[in-house]
Amino acid sequence: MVLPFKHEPFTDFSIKQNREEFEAALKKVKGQLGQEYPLIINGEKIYTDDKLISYNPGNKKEIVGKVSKATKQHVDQAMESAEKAFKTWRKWTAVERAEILYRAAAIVRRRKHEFSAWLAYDGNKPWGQADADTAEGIDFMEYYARHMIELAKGKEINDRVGEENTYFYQAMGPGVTIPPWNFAFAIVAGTTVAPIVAGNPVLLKPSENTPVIAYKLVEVLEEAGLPKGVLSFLPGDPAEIGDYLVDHPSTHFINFTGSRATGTRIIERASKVQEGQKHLKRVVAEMGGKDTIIVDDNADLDVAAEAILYSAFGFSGQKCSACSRAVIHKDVYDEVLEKTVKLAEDITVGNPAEEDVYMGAVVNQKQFDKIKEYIEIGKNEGELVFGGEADDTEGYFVHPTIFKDIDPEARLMQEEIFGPVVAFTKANDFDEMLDIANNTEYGLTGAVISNNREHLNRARYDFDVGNLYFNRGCTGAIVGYQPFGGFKMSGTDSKAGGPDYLQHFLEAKTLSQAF
Ligand SMILES: NC(=O)c1ccc[n+]([C@@H]2O[C@H](COP(=O)([O-])OP(=O)(O)OC[C@H]3O[C@@H](n4cnc5c(N)ncnc54)[C@H](O)[C@@H]3O)[C@@H](O)[C@H]2O)c1
Ligand SMILES: N[C@@H](CCC=O)C(=O)O
Repeated sequence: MVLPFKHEPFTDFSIKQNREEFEAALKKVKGQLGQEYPLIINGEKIYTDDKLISYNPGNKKEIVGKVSKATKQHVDQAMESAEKAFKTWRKWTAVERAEILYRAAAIVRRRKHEFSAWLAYDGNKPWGQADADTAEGIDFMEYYARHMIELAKGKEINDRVGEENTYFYQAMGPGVTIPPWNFAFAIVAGTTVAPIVAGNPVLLKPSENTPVIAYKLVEVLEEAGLPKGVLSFLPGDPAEIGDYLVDHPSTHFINFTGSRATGTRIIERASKVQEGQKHLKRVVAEMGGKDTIIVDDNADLDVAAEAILYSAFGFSGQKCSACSRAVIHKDVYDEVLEKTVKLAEDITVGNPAEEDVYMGAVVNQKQFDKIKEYIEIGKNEGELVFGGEADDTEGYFVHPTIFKDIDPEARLMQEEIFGPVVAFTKANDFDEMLDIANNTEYGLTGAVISNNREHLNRARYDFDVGNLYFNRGCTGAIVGYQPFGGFKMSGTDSKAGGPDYLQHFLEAKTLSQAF
């Protein structure tokens, strides 16, 4: 019997046994570093000479894995096998497809720390964050499986005398999943299994930064019984195969999560009908954020400082949901800043593959350089009050950094940095705070810390973000609790982990029978 969906609990690392088990998983994974990984097409493992080399960002000398790179010819082969697999996969019942996801979730749950340990190497994710990433991947599988079974019943519509009308959903055809590196298990799993459980074969092109943990997911889905051709694993250079996957005339949907630049490029290219293409492509594009926490004059200031701290510096601010703007009422500005700085003093920075730290390294040299550049920009745009140090001798380490008195129109307040940098700005009243919060092109997450119900009610409608939080931070959406997706240039508001998500990968069909 299938129990109702329940969110996978997080591991409590204050318990000694849990810490020891995690250390054992890190040790086990360390023993497997540096291996070679193939592409997977039609169930066949293909090793190529040209490899993506994945390094541990916290220890640049450590190779996590060497992953075969797909070419355009491999994309063609994978698409051919996906089209063949579609003929049968679409006819599996929703329950049969869901059972594969239940089994995959069970396999990951049994090896949970091992998956999180891979995240500690492949993306340098701290233990708690890695554990939450793995838990979210399990949640996506469990949630979408149950939800597909519900959707397979179709929806009620009206009959008339002598006429029976039925409204139901069917799969669309093969499509492409293109995830980012920052939730290297959860987002890869969610964006891959959703179209699959809906009956569509998927060509998965993982991020070049974190291909090994993506391979581990594909292995699990195969072990769980996914038929050949339903999932192809195509790591590669996005400059070589990215456009090709999107443009392919047989691609029915592109399930993308990543930056605004790549997302808008994909939306534009997917809108062009290619020779031989017989359908319109659907694009789900979940993109960047420039997320704000507002602190009202009557707020609980400890709650405010804690919310800013963990939303800005959790996983080194490398979340689309990260708080990079703190907009504070003038009467409490100094106090909130002081409390946040005080909390930031306790943040530990190090290599999570070796120890339990608050922040690991940022993902690569490019990101490290970009964040350092924004720190320099911030010094000209306002006052550096905490942090600012960065060291890439061993890994790409950037310390938590806080700026104050930044103009709402300044670059630090407008551009996505994707690192541990938060800018404070002062406002005179709630109107001004809301105006500042809405003055970016993004609209992903936001939070209001306030005890004024009238202000909270206004924010409910006027704070223009897809995920709004009251009296807590703006990161950490949980499948089934906080369906996730942004407004404006943050994306297509697909609401991952929510009741509308699977419909992006389904066609609704109306059948009307006259008797
Ligand atoms: N809104 C969300 O739910 C969400 C979640 C996580 C991350 N993000 C965003 O993702 C970004 C960070 O991730 P990233 O650095 O991996 O983003 P990115 O746009 O650089 O890459 C995302 C994916 O797109 C691929 N890609 C790059 N060029 C491509 C092309 N021309 N055609 C097809 N695919 C191509 C990459 O290989 C990768 O797999 C941030 O902007 C962050 O805010 C958004
Ligand atoms: N869903 C995650 C963010 C994903 C983007 O990086 C959160 O809610 O913090």
